[in-house]
Order: sequence, then C-alpha cells, then structure tokens
Amino acid sequence: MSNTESASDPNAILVAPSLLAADFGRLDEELASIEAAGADWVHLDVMDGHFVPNLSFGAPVIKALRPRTKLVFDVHLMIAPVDPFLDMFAEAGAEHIHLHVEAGPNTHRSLQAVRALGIKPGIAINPATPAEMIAPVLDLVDMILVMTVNPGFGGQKFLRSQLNKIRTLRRMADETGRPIRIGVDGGIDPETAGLCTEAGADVLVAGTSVFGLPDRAAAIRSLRGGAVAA
Ligand SMILES: O=C(CO)[C@@H](O)[C@H](O)COP(=O)(O)O
Repeated sequence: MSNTESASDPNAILVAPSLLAADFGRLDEELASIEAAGADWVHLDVMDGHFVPNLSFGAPVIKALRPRTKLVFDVHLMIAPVDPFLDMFAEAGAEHIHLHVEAGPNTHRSLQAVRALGIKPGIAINPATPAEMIAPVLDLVDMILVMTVNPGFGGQKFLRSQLNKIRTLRRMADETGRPIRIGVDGGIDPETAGLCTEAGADVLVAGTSVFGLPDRAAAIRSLRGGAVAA
C-alpha cells in the first residue's frame, strides 16, 4: 500500500517517522528517504527548552522543508505557551498540530484556535497525566498523542505503564462516535508497536527505529508487520 492509500483508509495503521532522529545536516535527503520508503506522515517535534528540557527546531525549519515533500506534516508542539505561535506554524505548513494538555490553562481555547486555522487538532498527553484529563476536550480533537516516554528526547525506553492508558483512551475515543486516531510516541519498535496497536493505537511515531536503520523501507515494513501481528 502506498503512503497516500494507507493514510486515506480510516482503519489503516499509519507510520509517522520522527524527524528528530534524522541527520539534521541532510534533512532533504532524510525526508525523501522516508517518503520513498512508504511513510504516511512525517512527525516534527518542536521543543522550547522550557516545557521540555531540550531544544529542537521551530517554524522556520518546518517552512523551509514544506516544499521538499508531499508527506503530511504532523507537528508536535512541546512548547508553553502555545497560543502566540499557532499562526506561525499554520503559515509554515503544519497539517496537524498536537499540543499538550499539560502546556497551559487554556487547552480548550487553543484547540479551537488550531481548528479555526484549518489544521487538524491533536491533544498530547504525558506519561504521568491520567487519561481523564483530556475527556473535556475530546470533542475538539481528531487525534490523541500518547507519550510512551517522557517528552524531550529520542532514543528512550518505551514505558509499558502507558498501555492501560491507551486502552482507556481508545474506549473514550470510540464513545464519542467520531473517528479519533490514537498515536503513540517514544520507544516504538516492531515489538512495542504490536503492544500499542493491540491496546488500540493506530498511529506509530518512530524516530530511532526508522532513522537509525539504513534501510528505511525495511524499518517501516517491520513496524507495520509488528502492528499487524498483534
Ligand atoms: O516527541 C518525542 C520525544 O519527545 C518523540 O517523537 C521522539 O522523537 C521519538 O523518538 P524515538 O523514541 O522513536 O527514538
């Protein structure tokens, strides 16, 4: 199945390689490699050194990359506050924006602002935050991003403690009667992909297990294979 075919199938498991694990000196080539390898989206991690203890890249880099690929830009904002920067990421070409439920007191307003910009809103949730925290905003989102590591760094170990949360969120999302995708982010490899999809996730965000391997097509196939086998 090609990237665009799988992305338009609501039941497909989608793979979104995280550019954080790419070679930042060759972003063009890295993007081209995952597009050719069958990635569905590219996941773009924006870090501010305040909400998370690390810095990555911001809207100018995303804007520069936008014309270089047809992949959907799945932007994960690990920043606080978010509201003053939403216009900037819209203008840069974000198609999805995930903001964190922990990032500020106005999550409901921020998600409405994302939708008003014509962007699909997602709500991201940290490992220590209970699933119930996002119940009041589920009617506003198209996606939930479950952090399966503490945000801020690639290459961390998957937290199995998040599997029950994924199950709970799958049930809550299904109860809305709307199609809401559940992404998992952090420590995703073919084995943990299977655990997550079995629990109800349908988007696999993976940095190290895609960009860490020379054959990106094989890496993406293995992730899908792990997911299907669950
Ligand atoms: O948002 C984050 C980290 O904060 C993730 O997107 C990581 O970039 C995933 O990296 P791996 O755990 O797959 O290496």
